[in-house]
Amino acid sequence: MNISIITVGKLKEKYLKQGIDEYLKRMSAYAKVEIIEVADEKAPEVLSASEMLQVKEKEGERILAKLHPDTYVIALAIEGKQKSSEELADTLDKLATYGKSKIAFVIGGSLGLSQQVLQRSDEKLSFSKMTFPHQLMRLVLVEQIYRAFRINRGEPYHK
Ligand SMILES: C[S@@+](CC[C@H](N)C(=O)[O-])C[C@H]1O[C@@H](n2cnc3c(N)ncnc32)[C@H](O)[C@@H]1O
Repeated sequence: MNISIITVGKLKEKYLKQGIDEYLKRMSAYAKVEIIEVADEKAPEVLSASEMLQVKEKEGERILAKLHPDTYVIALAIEGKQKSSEELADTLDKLATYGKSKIAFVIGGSLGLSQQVLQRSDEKLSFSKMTFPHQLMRLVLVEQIYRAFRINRGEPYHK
């Protein structure tokens, strides 16, 4: 299984990078997991609604360019469906069973994901109604993917 995590902007915080690298290292035993960073759109602090739309669309085009037509896309979105860790594990297990070998998780930039990216996604996954910073979201996501692998292998981790 090839899992890519597509994110917007460079990861700046060292403490997040260390945590993410640790989970990527642990996951290398289970699957190929890579993080793909697309450039964020430079924009001033205050933007009009149409400028915000433009930023999301430009970042969205860069995300879409990284997706192969046969990739199963899971977009992280606050308004998406919430799942337990066991349900996420089951999703990954079923995708593997049905021969879906390319899976992409997509995390939006500070303004979120464009409609085009949300429409391209096969499912929208919510981690709660709360808004997380996109860089922190990466760490939370890699831990949950790692947890899913452990659950699917029946290994002692999911407490
Ligand atoms: C700072 S948030 C964007 C906030 C933006 N107002 C929105 O509604 O999408 C950046 C990205 O992190 C991810 N994210 C943040 N909180 C999330 C949550 N509770 N569930 C799923 N994804 C989340 C989403 O991919 C989002 O596009």
